[in-house]
Amino acid sequence: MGPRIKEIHITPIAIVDPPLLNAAGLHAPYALRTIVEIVTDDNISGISEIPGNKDIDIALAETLPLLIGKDVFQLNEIRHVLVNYFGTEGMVKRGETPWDQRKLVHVFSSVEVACLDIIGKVTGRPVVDLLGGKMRDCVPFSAYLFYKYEGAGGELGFGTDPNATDWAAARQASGLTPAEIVAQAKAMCAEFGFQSIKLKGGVFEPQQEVDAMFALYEAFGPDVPLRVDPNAIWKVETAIHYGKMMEPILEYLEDPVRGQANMAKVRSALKTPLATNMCTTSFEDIPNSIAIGSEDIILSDHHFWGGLRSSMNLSAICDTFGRGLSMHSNSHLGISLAAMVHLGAALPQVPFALDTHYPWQSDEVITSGRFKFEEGMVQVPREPGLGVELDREALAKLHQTYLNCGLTKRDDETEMQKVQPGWTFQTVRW
Ligand SMILES: O=C([O-])C(=O)C[C@H](O)[C@@H](O)C(=O)[O-]
Ligand SMILES: [Mg+2]
Repeated sequence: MGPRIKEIHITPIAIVDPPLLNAAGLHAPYALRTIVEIVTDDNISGISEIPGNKDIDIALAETLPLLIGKDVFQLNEIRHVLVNYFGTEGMVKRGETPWDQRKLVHVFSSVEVACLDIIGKVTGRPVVDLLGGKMRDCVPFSAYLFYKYEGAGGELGFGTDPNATDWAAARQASGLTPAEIVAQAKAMCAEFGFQSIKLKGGVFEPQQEVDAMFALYEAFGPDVPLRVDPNAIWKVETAIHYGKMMEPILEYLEDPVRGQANMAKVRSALKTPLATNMCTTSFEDIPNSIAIGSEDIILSDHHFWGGLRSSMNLSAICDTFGRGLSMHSNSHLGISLAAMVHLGAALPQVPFALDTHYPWQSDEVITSGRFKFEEGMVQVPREPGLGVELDREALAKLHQTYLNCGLTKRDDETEMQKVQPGWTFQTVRW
């Protein structure tokens, strides 16, 4: 009999996030995350991190009575219990924003990762070994550029810290023009060594964003793969027009348009591969994706696909149907990064550097401090489990920040309206 779940602690936290722009609006001065800790009857603790959202925290708390007493090794049974509780959650429940509102996938992901952390500690193996073993020692990530207002987020809001040095200062700078985007890319790549670059688009009219992509191409040359992600806010004609313009310089074009049918239309008109974290976002979406050919690359995210083992299943499906697989991210800390790195190390191939928002964050909730990147890569932790431990003092402080900041869910539209009154989120803008 394996260790049994005795307690589950759910701690919402708020972490400093700069004023980053995207198709849905503006990041608030704090991004929300929820830290989950599972403690077994023999007092082994496992941890996980998911995007913060009060409704999902409530859903997680509601399922606690169903999970107490379960053997942490019985993940199939635990999932079955949660599937019965939540029922199916199709595309509609996911919502229209770049982030995902579904409960089952988040709740199961948080429980699964924490249980894998425990199983790793019990067996003395890192999580990557529980996913079938390590295919690489280091996992490559991409620079993730954002249009942004000047400012640092957190208490400073739109202000900047005069004592910040190097990347910390560059992170606070304005990033609105092509020249500022190039400066942001140079600072980020110098600090983290990234070898691929993604720009979050969908903020300005397309020509301005295409100009930024050409400026990046000029600054970094043909050996640095480039991607742009307008988060599905372009019309099909717009995507084909600007997509053709960027054909010579893009590694892939991410979610230019909304929905699988529109993605398939754009895909058949362009030579550039299309990637998505918006139109094929669950196993239920895959049959139609394959039938109509909506994308070339699926950007998985273990928080949205129901955990690490599901993400390995997704990888097998992608292999079978000739799809590429890479990884999507959101503002996050080191527990999520650790899980992403274990998964990235276990995947059969990593043909594209993975996304991470990590450079934009400055807080941390693990005792080892912030993860280091070398040449854009993160080394896979070798310790049992996830290889990271909860910093309880930091957790308490970030929880207090959560209580003080008053945010309960991500709402980029409301944040944007504080800067541009009357601004509304449109699902298709250009
Ligand atoms: O690739 C994506 O769609 C994302 O990274 C979604 C995120 O929510 C991004 O838009 C953000 O952080 O504003
Ligand atoms: Mg995307």
